[in-house]
Amino acid sequence: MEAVLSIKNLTKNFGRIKAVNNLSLEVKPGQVFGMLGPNGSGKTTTLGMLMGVVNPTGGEFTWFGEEPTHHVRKKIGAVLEHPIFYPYLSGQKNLELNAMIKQCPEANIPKVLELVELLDRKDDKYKTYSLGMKQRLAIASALLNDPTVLILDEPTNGLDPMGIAEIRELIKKIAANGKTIILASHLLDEVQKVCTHFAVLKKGNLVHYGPVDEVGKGEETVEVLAEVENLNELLLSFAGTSSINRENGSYQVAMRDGFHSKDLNKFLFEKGVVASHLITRKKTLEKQFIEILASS
Ligand SMILES: Nc1ncnc2c1ncn2[C@@H]1O[C@H](COP(=O)(O)OP(=O)(O)OP(=O)(O)O)[C@@H](O)[C@H]1O
Repeated sequence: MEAVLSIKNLTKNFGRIKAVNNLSLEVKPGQVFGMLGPNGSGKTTTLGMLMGVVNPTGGEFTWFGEEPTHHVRKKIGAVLEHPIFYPYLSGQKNLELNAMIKQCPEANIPKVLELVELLDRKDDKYKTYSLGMKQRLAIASALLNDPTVLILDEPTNGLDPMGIAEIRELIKKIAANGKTIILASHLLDEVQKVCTHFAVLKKGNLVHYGPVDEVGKGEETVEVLAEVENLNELLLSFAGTSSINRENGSYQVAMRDGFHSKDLNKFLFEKGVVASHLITRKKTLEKQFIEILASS
């Protein structure tokens, strides 16, 4: 399957600051791709280069296998900085203006307003909108020309929990409609909840890249307790044991890739041992993210 976006050795220096350093990655159709990293890790600079507003120092990228020309960029909708809307005009009027600027049909407006659930508030002035509604209008505007790809920079920044939940649902809905989404976020939780794939950036360097659901594989820990003297030895003799820790009276068994708690339970049972306590604990993405950042 042809990549929607292919980046090779993309680099941006601001004087001595390496904002983005030799970044290479691919985004495939239908992915919700998260660029995850702490403040200053180079996410916004990367998105700026992809949208043609920041000049790369080196490297290259293609959209849909083509050079990033103005024509190709028409297939991309983006919400980068705070969008400029007229506060005294309604949501509808603001979108009409944007449709005119983007030279796309006004007939698309009701469709995008419905998608972002602002149809019933379309005639209210923009300045009366909540922050969440303003963000949803910005997304509606980015979707006006029915782009193939939607780019969002920190889409839930500054929103309250309700607004955050609405935007996340909206992102999922847009992805379910077949669009590829690229979003930058410093929130692990966000990436875990809405993204299918992600890249972790640290000081401009790519330190991790892959599917979200691959994270955690082979990272299972099983907490075991059994009324038997030689439990330690038994656990060590199990082929799926990677390491053992004793904590608060129970054993924490780190499992090898491909082994799960049910395998350990079966093994103990076959040795005539019935576990009185057996719980699977997966490492949280947060723990792994901290490890990824610390180890690179
Ligand atoms: N126009 C600029 N001039 C000089 N340095 C810049 C410029 N833009 C970004 N930088 C620097 O490049 C680095 C990456 O910044 P960038 O904004 O891309 O990171 P980010 O991951 O998006 O962080 P944030 O979430 O805080 O925006 C930082 O050290 C930043 O100070």
